[in-house]
Amino acid sequence: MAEVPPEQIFSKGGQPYSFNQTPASSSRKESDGDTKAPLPKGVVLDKDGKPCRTCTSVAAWRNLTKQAKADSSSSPSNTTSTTPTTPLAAPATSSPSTIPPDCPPDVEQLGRSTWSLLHSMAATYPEKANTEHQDNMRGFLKFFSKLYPCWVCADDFQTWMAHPSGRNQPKLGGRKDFGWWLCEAHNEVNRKLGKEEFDCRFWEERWRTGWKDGRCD
Ligand SMILES: Cc1cc2nc3c(=O)[nH]c(=O)nc-3n(C[C@H](O)[C@H](O)[C@H](O)COP(=O)(O)OP(=O)(O)OC[C@H]3O[C@@H](n4cnc5c(N)ncnc54)[C@H](O)[C@@H]3O)c2cc1C
Repeated sequence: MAEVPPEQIFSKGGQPYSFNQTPASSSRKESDGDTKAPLPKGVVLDKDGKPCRTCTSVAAWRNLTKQAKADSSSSPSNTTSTTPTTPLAAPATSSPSTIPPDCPPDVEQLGRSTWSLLHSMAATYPEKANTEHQDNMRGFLKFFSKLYPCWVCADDFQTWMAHPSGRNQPKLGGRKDFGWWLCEAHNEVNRKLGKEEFDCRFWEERWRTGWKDGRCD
């Protein structure tokens, strides 16, 4: 899939969301008066005001670490970490867009792993789920959507699930319904990020049975 520029990674209501655009629902604190150089574009802050690695793409994170190194070499006495108050349209970095596999995940790596987990849970969900199984999954999704380590992703996921019409509530009666619902949830994020939508008719081939052409055998 096409790489999404870091500054477009997050969006709220269709608008690009960058680190200094705190969602209305968030309780992110501003810095306590510190006005050092602004963070590079695409870096998302945690609710405590510190850069959130699991909310940020590797490209934007690299710009941040580069900037931190430049800052510390140009003013060695000023070493405390800061929270920005204004955005900076940072030039694109030429650093590679992947990180070694034994580093903390960025937002994309975390996302891929998480979708694998979620779709695999759908793939192994009972064809017809009893009440206890449905309740367990409902509880899992409720807590997952609160605890997902990329908090802006989590906020948006919760908002999507809680659509006032009720149309996005998890469909937990059985595997087909749940797998389709999850595919639609994933497509919601794909749309937000400007990615191609997945044809949900194929979710079981992708995540459960393997493709009919035998490439997964
Ligand atoms: C709940 C959640 C919310 C997220 N929110 C954000 C966000 O706000 N901002 C952000 O930058 N990132 C977010 N992410 C991460 C993002 O969705 C991607 O995981 C990440 O950008 C890497 O994308 P990718 O192109 O490698 O494929 P992924 O989107 O990770 O998909 C992995 C694989 O799943 C398959 N697939 C794709 N779409 C579907 C579908 N609809 N149904 C079934 N299978 C499918 C494809 O084979 C694909 O290769 C979120 C992740 C999760 C789990």
